[in-house]
Amino acid sequence: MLKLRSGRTLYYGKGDVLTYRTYAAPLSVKPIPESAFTGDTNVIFAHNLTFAVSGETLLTSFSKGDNTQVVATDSMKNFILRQTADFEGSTTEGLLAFISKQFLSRYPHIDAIELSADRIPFHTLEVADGSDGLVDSSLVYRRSHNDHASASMKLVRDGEEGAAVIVEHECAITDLQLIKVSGSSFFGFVRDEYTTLPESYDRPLFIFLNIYWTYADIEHAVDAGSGQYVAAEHIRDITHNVFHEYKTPSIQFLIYQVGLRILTRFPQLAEVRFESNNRTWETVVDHTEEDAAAVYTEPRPPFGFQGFTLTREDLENEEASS
Ligand SMILES: O=c1[nH]c(=O)c2[nH]c(=O)[nH]c2[nH]1
Repeated sequence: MLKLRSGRTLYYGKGDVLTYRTYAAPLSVKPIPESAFTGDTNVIFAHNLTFAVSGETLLTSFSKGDNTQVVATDSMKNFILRQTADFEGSTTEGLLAFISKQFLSRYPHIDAIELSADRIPFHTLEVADGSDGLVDSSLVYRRSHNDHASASMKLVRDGEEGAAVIVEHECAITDLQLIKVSGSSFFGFVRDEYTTLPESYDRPLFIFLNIYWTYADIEHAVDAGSGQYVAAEHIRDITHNVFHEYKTPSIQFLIYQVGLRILTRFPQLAEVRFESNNRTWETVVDHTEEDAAAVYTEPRPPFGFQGFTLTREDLENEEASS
């Protein structure tokens, strides 16, 4: 939340700024065992941005209707779009940092910026290469409405020079929807006069998942040239793997294991946070010992959820106790 020195909340800005940048610098990341992802051509580097600013001198625009210091949100939108053309980096975090720093440099009376961007995913698709094979098209892409990466950050001026500094950030992959058809249980929970849920030893576990992570040094995300960038695709693929590998007694345990694996793979991350939602399919025709076939349907609301943060300390404690 953007606030003045007095503690008063003050901000204004623009949402849903759609920037379809083409031919951004390609991203390349170090491979990990859980994923085939090694980078992104960034031929389409598209985002939906939300951008908000704050500043002491903006107080009178609220209290007195004085617009002399107000950069119109329409101009903000134009600024964002024009600056996106000049961006030379390859990551969403880099784009956010670049636009904010340019804005703070252009408008000295702005003290702080809070902004976020959802990456709009466009995936490669295959076309015939003319000799019985298939190759990735370099021209036609498929818009995806599935899980996507995002990032948010807050920048303020710091020191005598008033240089822009990133003081908060969080990166994310949201809207993952994963089903594991067998190998998940939920039993041993409190049974009392309010309990109607039967114990389950093999349930079709369908989860909605958002995963958020922060770096020890955000510059590793801003400049992928550091070789320390953590791709959302890697976080996604680690999640797939851990879900596949573990027989889980609960979603709580599953997300803890995913968190440990993420922190193990990426020492450059400080923290990983989860928001999960239980969408376990409702059983209509159960499987038997002899027949694996079953029929399920959509669960009825209300839905359960979990939230959890793991830090490097959690990983160290796990390593020390194993
Ligand atoms: O993985 C689960 N965790 C819970 O806490 C819970 N509660 C519930 O009703 N089903 C589930 N599943």
